[in-house]
Amino acid sequence: MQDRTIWWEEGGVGLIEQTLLPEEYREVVCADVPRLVLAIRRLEVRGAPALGVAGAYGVALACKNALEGHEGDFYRSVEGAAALLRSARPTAVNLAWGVDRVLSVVLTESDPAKVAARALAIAEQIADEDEETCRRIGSYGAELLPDECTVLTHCNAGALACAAWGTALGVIRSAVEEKKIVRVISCETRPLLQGSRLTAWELSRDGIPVTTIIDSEAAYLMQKKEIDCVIVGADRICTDGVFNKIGTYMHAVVAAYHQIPFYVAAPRSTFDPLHTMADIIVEERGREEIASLFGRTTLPDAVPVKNYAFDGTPLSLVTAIITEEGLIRAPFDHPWLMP
Ligand SMILES: CSC[C@H]1O[C@H](OP(=O)(O)O)[C@H](O)[C@@H]1O
Repeated sequence: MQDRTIWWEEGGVGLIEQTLLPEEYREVVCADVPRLVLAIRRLEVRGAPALGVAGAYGVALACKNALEGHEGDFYRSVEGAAALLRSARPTAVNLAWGVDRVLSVVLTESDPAKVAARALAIAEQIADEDEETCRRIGSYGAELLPDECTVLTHCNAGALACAAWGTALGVIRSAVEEKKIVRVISCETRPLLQGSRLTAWELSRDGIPVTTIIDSEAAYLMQKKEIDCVIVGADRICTDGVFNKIGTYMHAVVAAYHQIPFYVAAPRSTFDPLHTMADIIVEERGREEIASLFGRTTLPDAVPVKNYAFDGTPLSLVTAIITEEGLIRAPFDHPWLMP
């Protein structure tokens, strides 16, 4: 099994195909940008930091194919592919960040062969940086956890959402490395079940105690004082709030009501100081994700759905943001949150 969620190999961009987990572990290789875009849109690869790495490798892949395929105007081909990658999913800021970090260098070189080499070198650097960043987030976050605790998490902010290690789950992994006793309550995270399919899969493979619950059970466990803190990832941190998987806001409100610490673990690449929550497009996904389950139809044909993939949590409900440079707490006047 790969030690990275997404990687470069001879044929293109390799990735763990996450829609098949936990029943099947399969690696796929995306040989061109349209196939990588499809993988992003199908959530074969997902998670904000992993999308940043995917965007970076995607531009490198576009350069490789434009160079080898003699696809007419090299730069026009690469810029077109970069636009496709950027638009694959709208909410996580990391995707555009990864694309732009590589594209900005590509456009400064005049020799396509040098461009392709530099693009790959930067994408590899971004992937390596992401793992190091997650480990630093993990280390800062582990300091927040008592020697024994129960942590609730939502969706998957683990190694599968990053190049490796994870953000929210990275905090848990670091705490366990420091011999703390951490029990995890993983919300299944309807409708795509990243919490049960991916977080429970990751933690059980690591031997970290994990119990999966339905999303609506979290409030009851908080009321029963069975949760010591909540730690989630993020897809975009704006000047006034955090976008994360749908259901996060619900947990933040209930945690505040029960005075339970609510932490967001995220790298600097997830910060977007140029926008407020009101500016952000929240991805809406297809009806089929709600109207069917395990091959069964669970909704009468005529009934419409609302399938927002994310929601926004005001910073007023966040105890601290755990970053690779340390904690950011109220009043959240940190430079990373300032335009
Ligand atoms: C480490 S950030 C992971 C973040 O991404 C997930 O969304 P998706 O699975 O749709 O890419 C979710 O919001 C996680 O918290």
